[in-house]
Amino acid sequence: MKKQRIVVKIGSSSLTDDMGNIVDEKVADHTSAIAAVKEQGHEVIVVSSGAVAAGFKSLGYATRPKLMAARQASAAVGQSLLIQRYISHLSPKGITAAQVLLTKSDFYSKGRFQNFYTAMMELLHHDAVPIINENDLISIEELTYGDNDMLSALVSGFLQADALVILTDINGLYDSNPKTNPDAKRFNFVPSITEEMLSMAGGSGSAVGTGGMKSKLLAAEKAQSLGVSVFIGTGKGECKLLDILEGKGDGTYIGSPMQPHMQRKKQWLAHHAKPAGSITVDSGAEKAVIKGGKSLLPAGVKSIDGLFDALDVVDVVNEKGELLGRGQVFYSSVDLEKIKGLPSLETKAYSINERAEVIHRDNWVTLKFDH
Ligand SMILES: Nc1ncnc2c1ncn2[C@@H]1O[C@H](COP(=O)(O)OP(=O)(O)O)[C@@H](O)[C@H]1O
Ligand SMILES: N[C@@H](CCC(=O)OP(=O)(O)O)C(=O)O
Repeated sequence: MKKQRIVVKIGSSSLTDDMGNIVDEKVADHTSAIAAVKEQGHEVIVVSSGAVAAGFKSLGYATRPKLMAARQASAAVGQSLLIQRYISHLSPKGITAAQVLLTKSDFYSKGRFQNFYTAMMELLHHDAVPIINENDLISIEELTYGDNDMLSALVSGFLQADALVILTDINGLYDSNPKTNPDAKRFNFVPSITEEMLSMAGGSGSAVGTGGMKSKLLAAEKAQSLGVSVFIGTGKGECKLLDILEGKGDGTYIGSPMQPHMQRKKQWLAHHAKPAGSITVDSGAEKAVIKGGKSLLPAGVKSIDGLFDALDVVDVVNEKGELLGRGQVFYSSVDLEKIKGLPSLETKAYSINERAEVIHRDNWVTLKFDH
């Protein structure tokens, strides 16, 4: 098998018990499987939950706290306990672990997004295992990725991984929650996530997990849209990850491993950049950009919302207000106001690089697909 890059997401319930203790046998099982995969020359990036679950007890909370401040404080305690435990299992196997804590806003800037990539490549080059978690101490409300399932999907796309493996306490997706319905049937392979599957997926089955199967399916859908195939399931023993890579895993496989990855620049535009404003375009421009694969020209611009500079990211909407996509503009909002609706020959002088396009094709990502 060719060298694979895999992102392994490990849920809270696969690391801790309901009382907030890290279960050493669980960590030992995961780390021995990681070591076996690395032994075969593959790269492993871990996205690990469990900080809140591993920390609440030390602060005197009886169960996983729901209150934001209590969750933040628990994560600060639990994250160090968790990393300590990963290190104590990986280091005797000659594997260096690297703690990586991320906040959504870290990726708003293209520079930081790029810095993350550079650092990750350096860690992988040195054969280290990055262990990523959301920086829960400061990631609150709208600054969060939602949950680590979604974070792992974004990381797997960003690193153009060969597979995203979501390890949890259930062996795959069932047609209803098997913890409440003993007759539930498992899917071994699904080509893509459908609305029907999302409706079959319920919440968490443990006192420490958060998103349940639904958040895993949403993450799988996201990973697939970025070109990464997904496995959701469980396993035991040092061969579990190798078995999963060989198609023998105990769980559900989602999507084909042959899909092309989305370019990183387009991932940044689609999922991380914060739009500074929006541009409304007419139906001709909508057709040219979405169906024709063309750049957006000033002639199709109807109106501009917000104050932005050239090279900022903006949303592009049609006259019904539907989001069409997102891109980096070559004009400031002030200049665009002057040239909207004009033919390209008259507008170049206002552009940052004397080009006619408002948004060049290479700096554009489509977000509306039902045309
Ligand atoms: N249709 C379904 N198929 C499988 N599991 C489901 C389904 N609906 C809900 N679940 C629940 O999802 C849980 C896994 O999610 P979660 O508790 O958030 O795990 P983790 O801590 O690994 O992120 C399972 O324990 C199961 O009870
Ligand atoms: N960052 C949080 C992760 C919360 C979360 O998504 O948990 P889970 O549903 O177990 O993957 C923590 O470490 O506790």
